[in-house]
Amino acid sequence: MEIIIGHSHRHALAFASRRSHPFLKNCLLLKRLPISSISAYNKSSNASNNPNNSHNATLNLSSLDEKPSSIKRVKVFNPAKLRPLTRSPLTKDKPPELKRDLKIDDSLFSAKTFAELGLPPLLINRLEKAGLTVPTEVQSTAIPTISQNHDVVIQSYTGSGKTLAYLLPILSEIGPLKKLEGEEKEAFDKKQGVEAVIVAPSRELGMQIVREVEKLLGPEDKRLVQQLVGGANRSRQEEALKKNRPLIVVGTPGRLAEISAAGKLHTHTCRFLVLDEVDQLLSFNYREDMHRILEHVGRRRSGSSRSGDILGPVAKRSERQTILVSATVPFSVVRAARSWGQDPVLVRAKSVVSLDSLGSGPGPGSLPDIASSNAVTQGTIDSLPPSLEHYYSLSKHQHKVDTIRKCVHALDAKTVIVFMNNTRPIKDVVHKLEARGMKAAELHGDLGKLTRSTILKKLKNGEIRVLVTNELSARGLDVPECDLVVNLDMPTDSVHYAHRAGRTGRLGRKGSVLSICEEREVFIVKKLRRQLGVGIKPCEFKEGKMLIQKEENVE
Ligand SMILES: Nc1ncnc2c1ncn2[C@@H]1O[C@H](COP(=O)(O)OP(=O)(O)OP(=O)(O)O)[C@@H](O)[C@H]1O
Repeated sequence: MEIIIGHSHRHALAFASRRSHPFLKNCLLLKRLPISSISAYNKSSNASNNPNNSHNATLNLSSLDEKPSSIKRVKVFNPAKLRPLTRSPLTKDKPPELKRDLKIDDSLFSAKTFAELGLPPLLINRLEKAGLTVPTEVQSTAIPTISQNHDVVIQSYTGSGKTLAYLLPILSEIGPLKKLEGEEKEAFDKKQGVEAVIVAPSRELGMQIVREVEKLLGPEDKRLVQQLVGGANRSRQEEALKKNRPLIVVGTPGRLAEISAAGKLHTHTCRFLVLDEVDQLLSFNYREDMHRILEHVGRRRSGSSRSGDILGPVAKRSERQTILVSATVPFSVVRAARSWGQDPVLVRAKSVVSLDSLGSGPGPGSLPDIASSNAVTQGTIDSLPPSLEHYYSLSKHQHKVDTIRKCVHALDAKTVIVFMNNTRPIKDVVHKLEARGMKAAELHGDLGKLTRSTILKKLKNGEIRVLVTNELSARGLDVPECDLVVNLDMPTDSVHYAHRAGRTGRLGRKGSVLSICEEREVFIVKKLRRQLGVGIKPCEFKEGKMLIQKEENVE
C-alpha cells in the first residue's frame, strides 16, 4: 500500500516540479465530505477544548485536530482527492507536459509518516535526523495540497507545525534535498536565482524560519537560505546574496522591499511566495513594502491589475505559488488570497476548502466550521491549541507583579512569557520580579538584534525563567519549553489573545494562560470567552496553591 501511494505521489511531484503545463482549467475534484465524517474527526478536539478537560493532555501528534462546534455545509476537499493545479510555465526551456490525473490514496488524509506524503528520501532522512517522523495533521493536509501546485491559505492553531507544513513541499521542489537525477541534477548545479521568498513580520520569526531551513539543508548547503531581516547589516546581506546565490530568502517586509528596490534581490523567477502570519502582514504598517513584494516576486510578465484588495491594485500572478499562513484568518486574508492567487484553497487539519465556496465577508454561510459569528469576524476560529488551560485572576494594579510570582510558584512554571501592552513599564516589571528572586529579562523592539537573540537563547536554555515582553513576541515565536503565558495587561482583542496564548502549549504540550485583570476589566475576559469559545476560569492564589473558582455563565 505504501509503495503505491509513494509511487503515485512521486509522479505528482515530478509533474508539479516541472510546472510546464499548457493552460488547462484548474481541475480540482470537488468533494462533499459526509458531514458525519467531518464531525467524527473533530470530536476529539472538541472534547479537548472543553474547559473541564484535563490539564494533563499528553502530546499526541495524531490527536492534534480542529474543533468546530457547528458545521456549515460547504464544499470540502480531501487533499488526497485533489488534482494538481496547472500553471503557466515558469521557464521557457521546459517542454509542456500532458495533463495527468493524480490519484492519491485517502490514507494521506491522516498520514502517519512523512514517506506516505511522498517527500523525497533525502528530506525524510534529514527529518528523521532532527527527530521528526510523524507529520502533524495540518502537515498531512498541506503537504500534498501544496505539492499539487495550489495556492493555499493554511490555518491551524498556534504550535501545530505550520512552518514545516509549507517548508517541506517547497524543499521537495527546490534545492539539494529534492529528488535529482541526470539532467535535473546538472540543471540544479547551474541554477541561479531565488526560488522561494518567505516573509515574516518580525526578525525573531524570520530567524526562526531560517534556522528551521538550515537544519534541514545541513551544514554543507545552509548557505542556500539567506536571512534578510531588519536590524542586521544590510550591505552584508547584499554581499551574501551575491556570493551565496541562495535559493530561499526569508525576511521582514521592510528589508526585503528595500533590497529589492535597490536592485540587489531578483525574485522575478521565484516560484514560491510565503506570507507567514499573513493577517499581520496585511496591516497598514506593511502596506507599501508588501505591495512591492507582491508586485515583484514571481513576476515574469506584466499581469492585469486588480483593484480593491487591501494593498491596492496588485497584479494577479499565475506564475508563482502563493502560500498564506496564520492561526488567525480573518476575511481580509480570504479576500487577499483570492486576489493574489489562482483558485486558492483553505487548508486546515484534515480539510481543504475552496475559497470560492466561501462568502466574501462575515455572515451565515461564509467560513466553514464556525464556532461563533464573532470568531468569524475576528478570524479566530480554532486558533488555540486544545491542550491549553485558561485562567484569570483579579488583582489591584499595584499587586499584579506579586500575582505573577504567586502563579509561577503555584504552577511550578519553568519558562514563563509575560505580555504587556507598552514597552516603557517592561523594565520596571523585570526589576520587581528580580527583587522577588526570579531570573527575568525584557524583550522588545528597542533592543538590538543580538541582544534579542541572546535573551531568547537564555530563555530556551533555562538561564532566564520569566521573559517580560510586548506584542513583538506574540507572533510565531517557538519556545517549546514555555509552560505559562501571563497577560499582565489585557490584550486588545481575541486575535492578540490567541497569538499570545499560543506561545505555550506548543504541539500538544500542556500549558497555562493567566490573565491578570482588575475588576473593571472582567468584561474583557467574558468577551474573549465568547469570541474564542474557550473557558477562562477565575482563580486565586493562596498558600502557594492555585485555587480555581467556579466559572460563571458566559453571557
Ligand atoms: N511533525 C512534527 N513532529 C514533531 N515536532 C514538530 C513537527 N512539526 C513541527 N514540529 C515542532 O513543533 C513546534 C511548533 O511548530 P511551528 O512553530 O511550525 O508551529 P506554528 O503552527 O507555525 O505556530 P504559530 O502559529 O505559533 O506560528 C516547533 O518546535 C516545530 O519544530
